[in-house]
Amino acid sequence: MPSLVLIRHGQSAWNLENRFTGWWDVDLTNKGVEEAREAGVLMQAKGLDFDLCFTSLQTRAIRTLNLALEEMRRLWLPVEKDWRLNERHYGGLTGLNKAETAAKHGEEQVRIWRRSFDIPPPPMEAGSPYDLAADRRYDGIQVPATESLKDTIARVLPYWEARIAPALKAGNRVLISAHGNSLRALVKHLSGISDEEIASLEIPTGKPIVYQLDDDLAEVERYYLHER
Ligand SMILES: O=C(O)[C@H](O)COP(=O)(O)O
Repeated sequence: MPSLVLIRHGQSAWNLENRFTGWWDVDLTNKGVEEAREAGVLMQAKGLDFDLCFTSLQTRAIRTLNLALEEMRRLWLPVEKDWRLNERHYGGLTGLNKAETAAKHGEEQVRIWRRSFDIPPPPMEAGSPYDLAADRRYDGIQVPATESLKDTIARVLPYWEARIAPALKAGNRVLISAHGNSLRALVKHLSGISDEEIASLEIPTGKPIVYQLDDDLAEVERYYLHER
């Protein structure tokens, strides 16, 4: 039975400062480093092992993966990094404080921007200090101006179908270290969550989510490893 583990990166500097992050490349806080290490210790203690790992092009997810694998003595595992696992792009909200944004635009509007299925945040303006179009890791890629969850799903799922699903079907045990919304996109697909229900799904930092999948990669069971 294919086994898959998802983990959202540990606490980041902008999680701590309550700022919209998206594609901006912030690092982990000391707490985030500890969360990542504790996740590795827990996965090893529970007897989990992996054959192949996937992550985004963003430091917070990459370091979370590396720190967890270090604790598991598995830094030698193959890792594939791809922009399609990046966090949802928060557009013009990038860098703004979430509470200040709610005070300015209203709690409901921020909730819609953060958790609705197909309503994106306002687009990033030309000349923004958070514009990543010139970042060489995105050479040849159209960096989005903003993304709804639907937009995020539209890039995550093709990657899942092209790279991750075949690895699982070939019998590999897979670990994915990614982000709150790129993982919400995956969980929505794997667990058949509706466009309405997905608005209430939150994924905490640094807590491994275990999926047992059938041979068609349909969910048999999904649970947080720390709850078992
Ligand atoms: O990009 C961010 O700001 C966070 O990683 C996710 O933010 P959210 O939980 O507000 O979507």
